[in-house]
Amino acid sequence: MIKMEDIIREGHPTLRQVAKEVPLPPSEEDRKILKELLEYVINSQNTEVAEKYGLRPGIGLAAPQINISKRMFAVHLEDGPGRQHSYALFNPKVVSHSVEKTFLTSGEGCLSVDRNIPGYVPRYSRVTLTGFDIDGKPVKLRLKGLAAIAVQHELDHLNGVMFYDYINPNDPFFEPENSVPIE
Ligand SMILES: O=CN(O)CCNC(=O)c1cccc(Cl)c1Cl
Ligand code: NI
Repeated sequence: MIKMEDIIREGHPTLRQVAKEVPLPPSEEDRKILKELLEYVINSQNTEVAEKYGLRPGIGLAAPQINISKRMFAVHLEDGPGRQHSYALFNPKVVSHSVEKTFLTSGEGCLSVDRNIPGYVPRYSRVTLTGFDIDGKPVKLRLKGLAAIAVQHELDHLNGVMFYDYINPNDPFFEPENSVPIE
């Protein structure tokens, strides 16, 4: 299982690399990695397991964060009563997005960043994502809200981008125009 010691931190060059496409159909090795990414995210949201293994909670995890520079990530979150999302994708891609932007008023955090960086992170409000599931089957997802934000945060990891790259240095709490905050 993935533990905190497996997660690389700011300064590690892999976090700033563009990750490589995963050859399809996925190898057993790549399927195992993707399953472990999803397992970490689910474990980290289970209070007993997270406490037992000292896992910092997360709603997503991308392969570069465990020093594997391959285009895959997992997301597991609840964005409303009984509205659960669980995605584990190879070679994800945003194929279209809203003009409108959104941001979490609480800002964002990252398991690869051992410090709090306050500020709004502008993201597209709605995204259409294509990718391939754990069996290599093509998937197309239309996401909004926290799910849309989370997949954009993970996709950034595949392109060497960190959430704080988007925070306005002169005014971290600047509200971009045409943007809708999410409390
Ligand atoms: O890349 C994934 N992580 O670093 C896991 C830890 N961060 C979070 O769970 C998190 C927190 C707030 C907003 C977003 Cl969008 C995310 Cl993703
Ligand atoms: Ni992150």
